[in-house]
Amino acid sequence: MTAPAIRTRELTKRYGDVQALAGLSLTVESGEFFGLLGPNGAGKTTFINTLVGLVDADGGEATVFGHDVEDDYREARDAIGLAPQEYNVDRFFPIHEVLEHKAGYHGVPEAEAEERAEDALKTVGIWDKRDTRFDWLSGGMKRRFMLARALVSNPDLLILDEPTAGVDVQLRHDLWEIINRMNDGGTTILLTTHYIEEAERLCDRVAIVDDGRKVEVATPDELMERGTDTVEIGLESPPATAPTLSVEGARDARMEDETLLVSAAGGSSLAPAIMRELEAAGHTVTSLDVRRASLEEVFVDMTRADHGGDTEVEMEVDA
Ligand SMILES: Nc1ncnc2c1ncn2[C@@H]1O[C@H](COP(=O)(O)OP(=O)(O)OP(=O)(O)O)[C@@H](O)[C@H]1O
Repeated sequence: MTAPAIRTRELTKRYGDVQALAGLSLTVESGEFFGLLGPNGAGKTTFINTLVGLVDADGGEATVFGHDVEDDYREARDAIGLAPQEYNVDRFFPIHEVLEHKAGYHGVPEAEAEERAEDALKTVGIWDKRDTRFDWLSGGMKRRFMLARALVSNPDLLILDEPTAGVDVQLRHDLWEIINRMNDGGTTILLTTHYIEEAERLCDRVAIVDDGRKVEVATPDELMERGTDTVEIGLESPPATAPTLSVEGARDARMEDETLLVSAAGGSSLAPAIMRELEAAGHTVTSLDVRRASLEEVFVDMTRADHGGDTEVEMEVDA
């Protein structure tokens, strides 16, 4: 069996008073498209930095395709292509040379490094900018370049730390397509994002982390199943106050704009029983709709629960 792409056990890292990682254990299988979600300061970047050797963990262990990130640093690092959040690019060389140097750093011979640089720049659509320096690229082109740099070593594991932060919708979709193609070709992807739609669309599984710990790991669908749906019921001659319901799992029935709203986990499975009860009580149902919980709502609930309900969670929904 192939070793997991990432396996960490009880990773810890403290910066002064801040416990950035508080025993984070996570396994990402080879070939997965895995999302790492969490509010600002949850420890996502610190986690990534321990995988690529930029941060030494205080405790615990981490392997990449079975290679320990400290003891077998070279093997682990060569398997990873990283597009970090911050731009840390050599600004003095044309971008194709920056990519050639990067491939060389990973042991790729010179002639092949040139081909790799060309392929990577063509993949992300900025081949015509090959002789330009990084600083002279537009904001969107910089994002494309960061992805090209991560791809140039043909990594088995691509780590993308907020790869689409601040880019327009068109570029975001372009980047999604490129990343999806890499994943279809067998590359494992670890993605952190604040765009909840990105996680829903792309990821096979997501981990929600908060305070340096794992809160949950599940598929986006499984997480949404756990959220609270809203059953919206139109009634002929709507009453001023919501009728009392005894259906198990239905709660917080309220009237809003002459529509009866009922909160329910797994709303679609409870809707028929709610309708039956209303009709038995003499109401006529004229419309029925179930609004599913979004991944964002589930995420906010899960991370807020940890902080006694007062955390500000910055998640953005794509336009
Ligand atoms: N080099 C450092 N020195 C001191 N504190 C740090 C350092 N790096 C990270 N931290 C702290 O560790 C915690 C986790 O930070 P980290 O960047 O890993 O979070 P994150 O989940 O990536 O957040 P964001 O979504 O804002 O990027 C934060 O409280 C941060 O301030």
